[in-house]
Amino acid sequence: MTRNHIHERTFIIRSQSGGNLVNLVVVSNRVSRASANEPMTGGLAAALLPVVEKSGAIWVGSSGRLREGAQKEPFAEIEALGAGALAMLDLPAAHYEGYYEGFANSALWPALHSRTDLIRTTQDNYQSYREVNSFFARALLKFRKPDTAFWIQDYHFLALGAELRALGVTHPIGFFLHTPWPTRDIFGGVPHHRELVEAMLAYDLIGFQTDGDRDNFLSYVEADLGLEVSGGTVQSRYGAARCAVFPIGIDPAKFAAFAAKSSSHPDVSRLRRSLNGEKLAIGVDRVDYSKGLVNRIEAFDRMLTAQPQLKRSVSLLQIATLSRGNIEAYGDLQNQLAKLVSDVNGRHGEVDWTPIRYLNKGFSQTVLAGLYRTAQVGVVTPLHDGMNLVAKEYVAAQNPVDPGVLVLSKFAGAANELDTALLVNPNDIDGMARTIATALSMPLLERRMRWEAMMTKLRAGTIQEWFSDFVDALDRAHALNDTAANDDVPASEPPVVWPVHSVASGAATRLH
Ligand SMILES: O=P(O)(O)OC[C@H]1O[C@H](O[C@H]2O[C@H](CO)[C@@H](O)[C@H](O)[C@H]2O)[C@H](O)[C@@H](O)[C@@H]1O
Ligand SMILES: O=c1ccn([C@@H]2O[C@H](COP(=O)(O)OP(=O)(O)O)[C@@H](O)[C@H]2O)c(=O)[nH]1
Repeated sequence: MTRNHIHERTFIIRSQSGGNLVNLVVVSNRVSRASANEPMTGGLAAALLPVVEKSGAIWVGSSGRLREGAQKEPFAEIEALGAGALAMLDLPAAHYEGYYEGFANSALWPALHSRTDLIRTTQDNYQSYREVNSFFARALLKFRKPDTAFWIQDYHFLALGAELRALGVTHPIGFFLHTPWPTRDIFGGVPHHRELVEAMLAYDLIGFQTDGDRDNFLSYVEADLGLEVSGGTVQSRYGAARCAVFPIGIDPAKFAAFAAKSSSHPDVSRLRRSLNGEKLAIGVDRVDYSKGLVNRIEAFDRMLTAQPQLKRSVSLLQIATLSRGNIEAYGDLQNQLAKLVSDVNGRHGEVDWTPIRYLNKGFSQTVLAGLYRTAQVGVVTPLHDGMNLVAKEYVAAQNPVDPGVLVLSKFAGAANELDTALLVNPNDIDGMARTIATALSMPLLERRMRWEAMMTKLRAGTIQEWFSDFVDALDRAHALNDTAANDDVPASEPPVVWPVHSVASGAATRLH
């Protein structure tokens, strides 16, 4: 590794106090260091940033850089994050593509979203996935102290708990899945499905977004692995793995404050001025086949065709941030959407009116909140979605005296809580077209009643509660297991000292 451009310093991770799990290490592929003025990439990083920041945990994830030989010598850029730290690992250059694009997002993601027809992977990709899980396990040892608990996030790391156990780690290890878990026949379409689920049982606690996800997982474990499941707990060679539901939330007060504050932001005020009294529907999604974007645009098209009097009185602002563009299914979708939007605009547009404003760029959450508040209708129509935080953010950003209406797919995890939204089946294009029109003309009293009921749910299940409920449950789940948690680590182990570089090294390749 060339060190010419590296400024070395050290960062000492100190113990936090309070709670039983005093040293929490949170692990996810995607991390965020974004400020409120930058767009977030995906809900996982957006949700974790503020809570990890406050908790004093160490958050370990990808630096977005690749490094030759990273497996032999893990290299992390470490910076302070609130009371804790953010540790960004350079990932092994030989395995990143196979791990992230080849297996996580071309085998697991399609299956988890019930699209086994889109699975395209190889044995090498699986090998790379396992290599990166094992690489993270070795890197995590550096952060282990006697009272550490590890909390692993998402489908990128199904096998990370088993890799840590194989290295002798007996500490609490929890896992949370941000996506849906499909029915057992669908998960059975993933190459190596059995090994992966067996590996997951090394976790003390496995968290899901909804009851349906947990039940699907347990039914796979019972029927396909033939293991005993009792009261949501699976017994395996690793001991007990508790499976429970923790619907992820947002900070509704923060979004309300952002929305109130951002009305003067140039993007928000320009949008308002450009509407000239016309109504607005808004969609905010990564360009992903799970998000039902094609169906949504077709429904908007159908609505304008069926009810031409709505032309010039409503338009759709679709923020569509590009995602995972190196994967064929994503590239194809980008092209399909660009063509579809231009076709709809071409057929319905006028010299001074465009029905769909389609933007492939991201906005900060402060601006986003102002855009949400400007729109009378929020359209969230995934075919399958773990939660969908945009649905929750749209509701939280509304003006309490004149709230907008949420049109929400019944296949988003968020529909379990936001059941007073107008729930739709995204496969029923005519039904969605009618529902968007209903939302546009809903009387104030009904809008308020529906909105207040949703706000009550959002206030009862905030991101702060999600975080502390999981950590408490992990503590209890670990206590169920008979292992002596810290046998392998001397009580006097010194704090970890990592080399840190403050500028990108020439030896690493930047990814995103
Ligand atoms: O990291 P990327 O590959 O760019 O993808 C972005 C994230 O997408 C997924 O987000 C999920 O988590 C959200 C919060 O729990 C949830 O609301 C949403 O339904 C999920 O799709 C993915 O699971 C993350 O790992 C990615 O970082
Ligand atoms: O321009 C944008 C678009 C989205 N987001 C954030 O990205 C997250 C998307 O999360 P969601 O759960 O809806 O979907 P995911 O992308 O994780 O599947 C939300 O917190 C949004 O506020 C953002 O900050 N700027």
